Amino acid sequence: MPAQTNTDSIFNQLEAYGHKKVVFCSDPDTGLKAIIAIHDTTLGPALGGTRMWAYKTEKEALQDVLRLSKNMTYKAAIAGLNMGGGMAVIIGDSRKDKTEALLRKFGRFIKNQNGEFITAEDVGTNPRDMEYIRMETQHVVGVPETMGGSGDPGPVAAMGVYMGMRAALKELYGSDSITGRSVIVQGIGHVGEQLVKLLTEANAKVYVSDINDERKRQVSKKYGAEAISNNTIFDINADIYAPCAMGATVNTQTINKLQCAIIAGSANNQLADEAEHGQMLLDKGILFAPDYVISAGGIINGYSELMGYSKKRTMQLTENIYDATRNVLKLSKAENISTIDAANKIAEKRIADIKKVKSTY
Ligand SMILES: NC(=O)c1ccc[n+]([C@@H]2O[C@H](COP(=O)([O-])OP(=O)(O)OC[C@H]3O[C@@H](n4cnc5c(N)ncnc54)[C@H](O)[C@@H]3O)[C@@H](O)[C@H]2O)c1
Repeated sequence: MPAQTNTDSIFNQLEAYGHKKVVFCSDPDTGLKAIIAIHDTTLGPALGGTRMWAYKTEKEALQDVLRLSKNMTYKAAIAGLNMGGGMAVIIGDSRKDKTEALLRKFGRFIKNQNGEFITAEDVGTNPRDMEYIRMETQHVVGVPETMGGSGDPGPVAAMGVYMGMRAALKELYGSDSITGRSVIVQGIGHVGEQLVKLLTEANAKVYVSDINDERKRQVSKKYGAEAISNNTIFDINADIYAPCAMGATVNTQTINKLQCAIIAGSANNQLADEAEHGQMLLDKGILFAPDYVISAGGIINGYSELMGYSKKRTMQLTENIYDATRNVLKLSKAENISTIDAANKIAEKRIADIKKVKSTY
């Protein structure tokens, strides 16, 4: 067998990201091809969404799930939750390939993890899908309210992003008021639309873009936002760029073009390369509110469901994202390090501290 190159070797990748376990789920009968990645369970069982996406290659799907699950470990840690990080991806087009049988079979694979992985919605999945998964396993949150669940986490995630944006405005301008600010929201799905709602209610000027033109038309009309093409996002001179679709939109090419003073959105893994692009943003003076800090509302919602759902408690925890973001930005400034490095430092310290707690009686 030819030697694996570094990037091809699955085990090398797991080692590089620090993963505990990766499960490949295959079921020819239902057409299920999925990957469950459990990154770290120091703080508790791994909680993370299931994304359904038509990945072009299996390699791309694996990369995405590894990056997303690591992100979830840091997200739970910095939000102060007792949860580890994991994520799942189902390879397929959610509009064509999703069936009850496929989702229930996927639920059986989650069941086999014996509680080490608990899932929820992400891109391409919704509360109805979680209901099918629930038919096979208890280890799923975000099921509909009528089933005793917390429903769509999108509005809570949007509130967290809104809090993070306000904290970034405070850092930059001394005032956290959204009124009169301009924001570009890229991707107006479960989180993006709710964010547009919050922003327009606060009288911000909002631009929206989505690859789904019909959705863009509907949402812009509903909230009085200005619809723009994806190609013009980086040419518009707005205060805030809010990526709320897929990751890696912040890269060398886009940073060079970006006109905004702040990046704050829900999309996971916005920086194509954390070290390189975190530093580039610092050098260029663009304030990056780290995605996993400000998009924690979704995981907070899922965590609350596990603890016995209380809307009030969930919103309190989500509002704490304001202070968590402020702490990250202060550390970044004090140590002159990128905001993502500052967030990583805080998250890693909590994991290391709790690891010590768990090692003694
Ligand atoms: N749903 C949650 O609770 C939650 C919580 C935290 C983070 N996130 C993250 O936020 C992002 C959005 O999640 P969601 O649940 O709203 O997903 P969603 O599938 O409901 O919406 C995503 C939207 O983005 C659009 N889109 C996809 N690619 C695009 C592109 N290149 N340019 C513009 N638009 C594009 C889609 O058409 C869709 O309308 C994801 O990265 C997700 O991982 C979601």
